[in-house]
Amino acid sequence: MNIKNEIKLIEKNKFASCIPLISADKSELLADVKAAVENGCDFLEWRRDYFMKGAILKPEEELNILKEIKKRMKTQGLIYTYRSHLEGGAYETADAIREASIKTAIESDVADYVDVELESNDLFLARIRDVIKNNRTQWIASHHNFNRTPNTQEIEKLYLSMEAKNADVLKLAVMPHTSEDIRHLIIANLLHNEGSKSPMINIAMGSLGGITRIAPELCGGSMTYVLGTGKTAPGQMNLVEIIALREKLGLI
Ligand SMILES: O=C1C[C@@](O)(C(=O)O)C[C@@H](O)[C@@H]1O
Repeated sequence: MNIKNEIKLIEKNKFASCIPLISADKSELLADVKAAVENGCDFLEWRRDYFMKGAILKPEEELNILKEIKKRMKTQGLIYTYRSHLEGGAYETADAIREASIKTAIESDVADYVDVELESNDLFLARIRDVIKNNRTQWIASHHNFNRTPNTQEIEKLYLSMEAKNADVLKLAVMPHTSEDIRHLIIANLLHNEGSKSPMINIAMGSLGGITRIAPELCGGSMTYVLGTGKTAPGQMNLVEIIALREKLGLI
C-alpha cells in the first residue's frame, strides 16, 4: 500500500512544532487532528497509549484509524508513539500488544516516524528495528526521565547508544531541578550535535526548561512539543505562545 508520497523529515537544527494527540476515542481523535492541523503545527504525534485506555486494536482497525488521521492532515508529518508506562505512557500495556500496533503503524506507510524507547526490551526493539529496516518509516529513539537530568557523560552515552542502533532521530526528554541541570543538558546536546549528522530532539521539562521548548534549534535540537487538547508533559506551552516568544526573541 502506498498512501504517502514522501516522508516528512525532522530537519537537523531547524525549528519544528508537534502537537501530541491524547484523544480517548476515535471521534475525539479525528476532531483533535482537525484542530491540530488548523493550529498550523508541523507534526502530529498520535499518542496511541492514551487511545481507548490502550485497548487492543485489530491491525485493520489500527490501519483504518491511521488512514483517517492521514486524510485530515495537510502538510504535517505523523509521529506514532505507543509509549511504555515505564517512560511516561498513560497505561501499562504489555510489550507484545505495543509491538503489534507499532509494526502496523510502520507497515501502514502513513506514519513518518515511530517513537520507540531506546531502553526497551532488547528483543522487542530488535524486532521493531527489523520492520523499520524494510519500510520507509523512520525511528525516533527516545529516552525520558521524569525525575532528573542525567549528567553530561550519561547523556552522551545515551546518544551514542541511539546512533549505534541506527536511530534516525535522537530524542531526550528530562526533568531539570536546577539551572545547572539545564546547562549540563544544553552543553551535552550542543557537543553531540556538532559532531553528529543525526537530527536531535531534546527537551527539558517543567518550568525551568522553557528555553529548550521556545528555541530548540539554539539548544542542539529541533522539535518542540506544544499543547494540544491536553498536556503530555510538564512545561508544554501552546503554539501561539511559542511563536509570540520566538518573535520577541528575534528568532522569526
Ligand atoms: O516525549 C515527548 C516529549 C514530551 O514528553 C514533552 O516533554 O513535551 C511530550 C510527549 O508527547 C513526547 O512524546
